[in-house]
Amino acid sequence: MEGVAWKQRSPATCPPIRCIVKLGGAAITNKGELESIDQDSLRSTCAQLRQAMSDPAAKGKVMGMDWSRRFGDPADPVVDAEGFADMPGIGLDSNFIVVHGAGSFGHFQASRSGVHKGGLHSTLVKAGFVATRISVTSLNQEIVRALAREGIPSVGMPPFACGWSTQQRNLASADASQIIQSLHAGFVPVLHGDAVFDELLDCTILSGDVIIRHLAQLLTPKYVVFLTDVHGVYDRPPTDPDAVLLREIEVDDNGGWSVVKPALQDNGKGVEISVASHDTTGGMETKILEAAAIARLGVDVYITKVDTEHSLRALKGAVNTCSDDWLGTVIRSAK
Ligand SMILES: Nc1ncnc2c1ncn2[C@@H]1O[C@H](COP(=O)(O)OP(=O)(O)OP(=O)(O)O)[C@@H](O)[C@H]1O
Ligand SMILES: C=C(C)CCOP(=O)(O)O
Repeated sequence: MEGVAWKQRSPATCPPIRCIVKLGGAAITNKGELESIDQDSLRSTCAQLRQAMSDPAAKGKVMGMDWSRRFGDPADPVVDAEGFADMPGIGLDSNFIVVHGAGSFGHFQASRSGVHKGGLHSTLVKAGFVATRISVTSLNQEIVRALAREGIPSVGMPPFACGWSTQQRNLASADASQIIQSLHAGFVPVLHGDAVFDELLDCTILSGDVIIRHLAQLLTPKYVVFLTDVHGVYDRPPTDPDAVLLREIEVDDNGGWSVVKPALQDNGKGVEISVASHDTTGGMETKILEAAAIARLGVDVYITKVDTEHSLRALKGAVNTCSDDWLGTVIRSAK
């Protein structure tokens, strides 16, 4: 039986990963409104992901995989079991991993209680740890459901529940065997920024950007995509009308990076980044550092705006740095 054959596969060897994509919290939630999902943006992103994962020649109707009732549903959802027989599979070389941020979930609870600074002896921090995890896992459930409704076989994998932990905010234990087994079984793992134990601080907040860097180092995807609410990295906060989009950033062997397009006077050394006051994981600054660490591996990183033609091209890995018709930031190795 096919199932037996699958179970005999060694989970230690990971199938080739095409893409690891970060659904930024700023992309899929309304960051200015507590625990508010941007449903249109999330729905569009799930549809683009399905498009990027599917074999263009595949025919047949995409069948939803969320059979739970949704608020206000009049009756139990109808499951057309026979419809799955003709459903087009996801492309064989389309092993994707999804990681999402917290956006307007989690950050408020974490910053209000200081979870990112640790100290579980404090009842406030312990309460904040609980509240933060309730918030980010509820967001994870909604994202898994939205992906499943697009026919993407997604499984939520909260880092805390998978036993991941940090030491002084750096990943210390991050076993990926469950992720690898899920990929072998044809699922799409969906991880997220989470509250985790820390060997020195007791607890802290683990950013989705750090998770992506770790998974890229471990599994070497063909490319990595960060989807957010702006077209990429600018030379200053994009709220400034004079902000210039940095289209191409090169990373050297030492992890130093410089802007190659457009040519800037100081090579972009003076890139100015602002971080929202409640953001407990460093915002765009963390993203650039993690993206540079990924590019050092020889993995191209695309940072672009969600729900655009540019995000679809990035998810398909169809970005050509020689042309200027793609709006976003490419971060790649200088080699
Ligand atoms: N120099 C800059 N270039 C680009 N964006 C910047 C810059 N400085 C500040 N920003 C802000 O950074 C934000 C994106 O960073 P943020 O970490 O919020 O993204 P995210 O990954 O979508 O969110 P989360 O970290 O919650 O997952 C943008 O909304 C933008 O306004
Ligand atoms: C619990 C939280 C706040 C997770 C933060 O993850 P990020 O939004 O990817 O930085």
